[in-house]
Amino acid sequence: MNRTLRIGTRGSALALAQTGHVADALRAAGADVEIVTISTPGDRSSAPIAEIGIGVFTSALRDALANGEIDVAVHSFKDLPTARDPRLAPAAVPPREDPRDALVARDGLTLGELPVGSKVGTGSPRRAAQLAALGLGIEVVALRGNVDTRIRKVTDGELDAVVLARAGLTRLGRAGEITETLEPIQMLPAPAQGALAVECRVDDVDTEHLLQSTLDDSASRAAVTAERALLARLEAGCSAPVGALADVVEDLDDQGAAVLRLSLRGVMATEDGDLLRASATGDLTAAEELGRALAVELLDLSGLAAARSEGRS
Ligand SMILES: NCc1[nH]cc(CCC(=O)O)c1CC(=O)O
Repeated sequence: MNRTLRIGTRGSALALAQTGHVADALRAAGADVEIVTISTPGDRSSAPIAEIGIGVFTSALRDALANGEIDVAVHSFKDLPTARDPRLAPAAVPPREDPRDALVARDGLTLGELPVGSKVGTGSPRRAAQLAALGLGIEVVALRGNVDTRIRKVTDGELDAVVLARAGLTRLGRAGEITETLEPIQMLPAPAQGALAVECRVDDVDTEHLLQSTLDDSASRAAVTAERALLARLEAGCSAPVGALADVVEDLDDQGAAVLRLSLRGVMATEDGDLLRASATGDLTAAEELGRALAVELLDLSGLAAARSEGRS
């Protein structure tokens, strides 16, 4: 294949870093690539994500890909709507970065060390709900903007801390500013956090094969598939209070032989702000079923929770 692949990306520092990694991997495999920056309405607006809607960062990129302006699109997987775009093929999920959330706090503090009344910034209802549920007496402050803007609120003293995806900081070379990596037991990440989605046009079979064979990591893909199936079944967008994390774990089959399985944990906030948690394990090859089954379990729990809160009122 001698054509130059045009790889589209958003213009944020994070998006450029992510796309740079993908471009390097493709070049190392002998492909000729060029990076094209596409501005999205999400980048131009400063309104809260919950108001401007899911897909603001990704739909302009997807349109450019479908129109033939670019040949490959690189997205943060967690920013993609759960519905598949029929014009595009989800060609590759590269090896995932650490999916956990991270705290960047003043004076090197951890969550547990933040004094009562501390202001912690996040624009994510998922992070806000899980922070509130820790019962630390901290004040969660709404926040938007790129990684640099958010961290600057801490350096400037406006906030005591912010919560961000560890993966974003790592990709920007700023992991050294993390003061605590939050364990999933207290803060489950967004479904697909830390993973990238690399797409091409659905009829561009050559590119699909190239992307798949050079970039795709089957374990990352299985984990993300389970997490996203859970999210889709809960019919929640990227900013809804749903967290999920799948790990590939070694288990023993009926004959005692080692097999790899998926272990999935999920959390969902109720309207009352209570957290519902559930977990399940399943076959690596049945990731979607696992995600859907765990979503149903969470929905059952939320039905019980709703009935209980009716009883109280
Ligand atoms: N919604 C913004 C967004 N989309 C992807 C990342 C980080 C990288 C990733 O999760 O892959 C971020 C920033 C953040 O949540 O801190």
